[in-house]
Amino acid sequence: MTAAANTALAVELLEAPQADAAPLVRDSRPLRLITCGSVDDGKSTLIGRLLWDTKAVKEDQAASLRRDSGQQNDLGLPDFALLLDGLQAEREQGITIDVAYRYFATDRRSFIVADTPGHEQYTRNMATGASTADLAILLVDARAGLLEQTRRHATIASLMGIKQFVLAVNKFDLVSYDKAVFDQISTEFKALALTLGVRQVTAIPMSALKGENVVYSAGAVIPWYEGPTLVETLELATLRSGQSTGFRLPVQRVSRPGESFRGYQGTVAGGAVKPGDSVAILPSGQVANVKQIVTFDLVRNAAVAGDAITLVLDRQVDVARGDMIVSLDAQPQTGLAFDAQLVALQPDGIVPGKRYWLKAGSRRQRVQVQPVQQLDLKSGKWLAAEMLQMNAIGKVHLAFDETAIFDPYELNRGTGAFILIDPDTNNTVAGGMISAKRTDLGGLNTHEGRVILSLPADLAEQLLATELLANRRDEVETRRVTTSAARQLLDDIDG
Ligand SMILES: Nc1nc2c(ncn2[C@@H]2O[C@H](COP(=O)(O)OP(=O)(O)OP(=O)(O)O)[C@@H](O)[C@H]2O)c(=O)[nH]1
Repeated sequence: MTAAANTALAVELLEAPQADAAPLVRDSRPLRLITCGSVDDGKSTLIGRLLWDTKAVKEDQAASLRRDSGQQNDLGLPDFALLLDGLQAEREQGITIDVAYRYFATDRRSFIVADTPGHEQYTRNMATGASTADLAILLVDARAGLLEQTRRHATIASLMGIKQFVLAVNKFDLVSYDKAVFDQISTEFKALALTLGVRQVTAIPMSALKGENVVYSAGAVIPWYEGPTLVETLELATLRSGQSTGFRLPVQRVSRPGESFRGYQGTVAGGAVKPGDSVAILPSGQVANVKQIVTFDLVRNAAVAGDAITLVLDRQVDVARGDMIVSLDAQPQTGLAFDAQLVALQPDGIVPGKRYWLKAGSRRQRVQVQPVQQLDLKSGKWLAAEMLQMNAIGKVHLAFDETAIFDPYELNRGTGAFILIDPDTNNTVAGGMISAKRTDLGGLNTHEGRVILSLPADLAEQLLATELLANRRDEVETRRVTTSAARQLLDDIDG
């Protein structure tokens, strides 16, 4: 077998949680982590070290790794980063270019780690890894300290809802294990984490290369450090809470094998459902009850988030791909305008007023994006912005032509996340998270709390008129009117 094929095999073996490891594992779900940092901070070496010292590397992989590492380091160990260079292209370019997931376990817990690339243009991959992670390991090279890239990655991780950070002050052997260096970097990082709303930060001085404070304690090498090793920290970390919304089924397909059967297929994106539950079909608002839940091999008496199901309802309703079937008493937000945060991924950035495709689950619809603020990564402050350059993190207003359906990302990552696609190039230009529905579309006018009219800057021709029923802010009727009709409405109210 070639070296490349061998490595590919290694990746395959490490990716799948192994059944025989299960009895050792304390939690049913593995803790998911991402590692991020700048190029050459030592991510691959760290993950390789984690896999090696937790014995996740099988003997045959270990042998081929030893063979592949032309030279071994002074500890007689192979080049751990090679273990992770699973992708052929990565070997050719010498950098990590895609998210790779690895599995490892200790006696107390199992882990899935996403190895995300450090190069600036790969922010998208980093965001992909972060969207499912419970914890982020931010690596810094002890010699360099915090870089803009560290700030960017910490920010994306926090925007993606990660509330636990480990700051790995790596290559500590290269700064003579100097406590002052560690103190300065960790103080600076903790201040950054606080501005991001992340309170749980464990800073660890380590050498991934030498395996100090990764799985095994650095002991007498760093005598002043009395905190946990990386693995001890990971064993005690908490799982991120799941989706806290009601039942959500984004409909991917309507199945009609015969006259008598009609089922709605998709993967449950939140909550749970059982036969007899009342559901609403959005955006139409029709109501029905669940008659049956079918999976590929059996009829079930319940389904939860993550299950791929076919839902059969008790009556004829109009359901199409892109609709969402939701619990009647805990519905997502629907409307024409939302606030969101996004990361711009392409050289063109985000152009105000341009019409993009927004894709969320099985739903795709037209949207206009108006950048409002951009995060200044140096100061950590949100500054006013009209345009978002590539890699910028921004707050935006989204204005839809047709009703959109979302949960805030904080409540449900499945129904609160989206991507933007440039209709001219078909490129994914941004990844985003919904913050909330906008009821006040800019607040041009407020009248006794009952009617709010506003003129979004990006809709020159039209006004969105939103009528809020007094004291019932949830029940918002949003309708689109022409500029003159809205002016008339304004005049009427004023009059
Ligand atoms: N002295 C020392 N060198 C280290 C340590 N960790 C990593 N290195 C070295 O730093 C270099 C970069 O390490 P990598 O693991 O490839 O870095 P990376 O962050 O994965 O880089 P990309 O995959 O390109 O993003 C390699 O030569 C490693 O051997 C450490 O703790 N001490």
